[in-house]
Amino acid sequence: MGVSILQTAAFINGEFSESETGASFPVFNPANGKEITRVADCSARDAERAIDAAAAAFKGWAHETADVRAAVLKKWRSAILEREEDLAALLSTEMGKPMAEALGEIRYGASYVEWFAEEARRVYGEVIPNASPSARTIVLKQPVGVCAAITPWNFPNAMLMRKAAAALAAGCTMVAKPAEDTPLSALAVAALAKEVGVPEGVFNVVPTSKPAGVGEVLATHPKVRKISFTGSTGVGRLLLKQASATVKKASMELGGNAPFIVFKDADFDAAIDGVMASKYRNGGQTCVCANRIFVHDSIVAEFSKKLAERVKNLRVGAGNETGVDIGPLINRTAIEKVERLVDNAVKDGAKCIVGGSRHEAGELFFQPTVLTDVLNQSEIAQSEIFGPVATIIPFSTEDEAIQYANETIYGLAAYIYTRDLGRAWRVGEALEYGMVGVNEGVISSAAAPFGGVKQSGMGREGSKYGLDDYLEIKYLCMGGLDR
Ligand SMILES: NC(=O)c1ccc[n+]([C@@H]2O[C@H](COP(=O)([O-])OP(=O)(O)OC[C@H]3O[C@@H](n4cnc5c(N)ncnc54)[C@H](O)[C@@H]3O)[C@@H](O)[C@H]2O)c1
Ligand SMILES: O=C[C@H](O)CS(=O)(=O)O
Repeated sequence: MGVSILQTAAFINGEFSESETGASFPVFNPANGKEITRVADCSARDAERAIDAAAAAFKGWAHETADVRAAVLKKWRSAILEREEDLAALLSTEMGKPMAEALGEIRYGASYVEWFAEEARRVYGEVIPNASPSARTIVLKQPVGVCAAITPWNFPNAMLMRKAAAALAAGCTMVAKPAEDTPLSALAVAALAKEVGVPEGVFNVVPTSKPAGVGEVLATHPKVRKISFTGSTGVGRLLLKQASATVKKASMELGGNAPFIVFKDADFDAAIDGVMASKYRNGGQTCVCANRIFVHDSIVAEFSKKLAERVKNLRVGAGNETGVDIGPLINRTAIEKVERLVDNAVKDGAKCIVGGSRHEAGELFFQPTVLTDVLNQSEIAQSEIFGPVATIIPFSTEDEAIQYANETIYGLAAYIYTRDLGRAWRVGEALEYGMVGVNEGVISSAAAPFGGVKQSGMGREGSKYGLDDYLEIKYLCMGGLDR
């Protein structure tokens, strides 16, 4: 059976403990509004306690061999996969996503632990020939130190695991603050970390209903050498400002506004499949969702009709119901934003050909929606919708599509559907984004350097580059070799 994955206390220095104030906050099931449980409401002092624990554990963890760190990570991954069904059920309950997607997320998060367990043993340095015959320059890589992680509610397991796995693989220690809507998934993997022997203080979790206060401690504390944030661009800007006072390293995985460009030579059915996968995954609540769908004007009418036929068959309901495709939005603020964007778009002349309003399944459910005749400079096209709403924008030329696609402050993911190799290269290179899917709507994996440009952030997660973000480069100049 193993340890219970339903934990409600803070995880600091290897132990679950209440907040120093004794306060707690409720966690709700977005599908029915019912309180799941209450969780320790950590204060700034609790965050300082966790940072002290991570600092005390750092030297020992950094001096472990890479093999030891890799072995601990592999045990953690095995424990996560052994409990994948329980973890997925917990995630679906607190976040709302359908069970099938929740299970996919647990496996996706575990793939980052597997990836970085392997990368842990490949932190190579190099010897550089020195201008002096009696000296050698030796480059080595060392762990950054105590790292803070602040993670979002939309992937409460995977977004944490892709930070924690890289940090621990590099020899860093971590204090993580999960989103207040979804703290249970983070506390669950903390319980499994304890079970498999992650040393005390190496991994800590401080849930709180007051992210600004705890976040400020994490972003300003002198013992914290790096902050890794996944969330909105607005909060990312604030954290960068706060972290600048102590010149922390920063990884920022921020908001997106993905263009999905369908050229007239595209494989039509593949493009439709791509939109369904990219737009409606996680109910449209992913940072890499197709946010604006650009379709060549010669095929836009047929494309819109075909997409509408697929979208109207999407099944809406609670994540634990069999066969559900679209769960609830995370909270009232989220659904009010989606509703306002759709209503204003229609007022501005967009046509709603499917959905367009709240769904009868419950207070936080929104109908899968398709809007056509959307303007690229409209509020909905310039906003991160974060809901099951597709906006279709016609274009005429390749240059116009590139111009439209780049007309945003964001630069995370983009998608192109064409069977013209030259066009794929020209447009792929011209798009101002960190990641481009070509004839593919789901492009994330642990092996790929996930991240954005412009105001979608900095740094990369996954791949060998993701480990570099938790390492400092140092060189030794070894002189006197001729004495
Ligand atoms: N680029 C990526 O990889 C990626 C992945 C997932 C989500 N996101 C982005 O996250 C956003 C949606 O997630 P969200 O609503 O949880 O974002 P959010 O920015 O509101 O919250 C993210 C995290 O920041 C915390 N936070 C909020 N205010 C804070 C403050 N003042 N100081 C410190 N921490 C604070 C929250 O508690 C949460 O843990 C979208 O913009 C989405 O694009 C990006
Ligand atoms: O929402 C953000 C996630 O990073 C999306 S993905 O599952 O990594 O593609």
